[in-house]
Amino acid sequence: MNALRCAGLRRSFGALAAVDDVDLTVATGARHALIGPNGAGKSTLFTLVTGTMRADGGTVELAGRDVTRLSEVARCRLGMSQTMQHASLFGSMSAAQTVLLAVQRHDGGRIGLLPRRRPTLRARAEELLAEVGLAERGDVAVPALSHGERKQLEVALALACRPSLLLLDEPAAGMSPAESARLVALLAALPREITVLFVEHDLDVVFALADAVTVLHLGRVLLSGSPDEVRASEAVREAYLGTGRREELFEA
Ligand SMILES: Nc1ncnc2c1ncn2[C@@H]1O[C@H](COP(=O)(O)OP(=O)(O)OP(=O)(O)O)[C@@H](O)[C@H]1O
Repeated sequence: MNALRCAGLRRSFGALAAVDDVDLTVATGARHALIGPNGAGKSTLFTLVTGTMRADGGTVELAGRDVTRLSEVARCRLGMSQTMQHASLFGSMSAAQTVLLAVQRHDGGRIGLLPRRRPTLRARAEELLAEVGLAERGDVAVPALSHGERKQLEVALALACRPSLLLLDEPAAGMSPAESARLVALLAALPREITVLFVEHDLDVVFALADAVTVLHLGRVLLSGSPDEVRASEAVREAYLGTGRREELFEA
């Protein structure tokens, strides 16, 4: 079964078809990249998948279940988790406290908040910090973390929901090469039970991490295939360079 299957997704803004009849299948366990030139429709498609924005048409299935009409929160409960800039990230809490709060929000209800349960939650928070490479940075106040470390923390917060599908919107944006290398390593090391779909501009990150790539252009899928197929595609090159004529590009 696929982790995610979108069929015929559409979303327009006035006369502009930002997402135009898009089919997208993400295999379970994949590290699937969504790429394309500026304005291709990546962010819009992303918000249709998460449920942040409603589609004009088409369907979204999460692990075989139709979630098209479900809210973002309901999709999250079913295992879809996205990184976002949590307001709490900008407070004065430490990295460890921030993750503990996210763990409490998710696991707290289930196992109760009895004092004797707290060590379990704390252990889970520590495990998450370690998973994103911040084991030694737990005591640091969030504002004192580097940009890259804050991004790592965002991944820990998304993982606190125990997702089956992790959605990342430009995880490497604004990162130094060293920071993106660290991010790639941590995402590559996530257990395969967690499928990852990510939008990314940095093609070094894409090709270091992805085992499947979908290229969007002008709101449509130009190509979906292996990284090698995408790298070798003349149509993809033309789309990025802005030299291809629309009707010729989509013929391929
Ligand atoms: N809320 C909106 N209202 C009007 N037009 C929008 C809106 N959101 C996106 N668009 C337009 O839809 C098209 C697709 O935008 P989108 O942000 O999805 O592309 P993108 O591939 O994520 O681009 P980028 O790589 O530059 O972030 C663009 O032409 C954009 O101007």
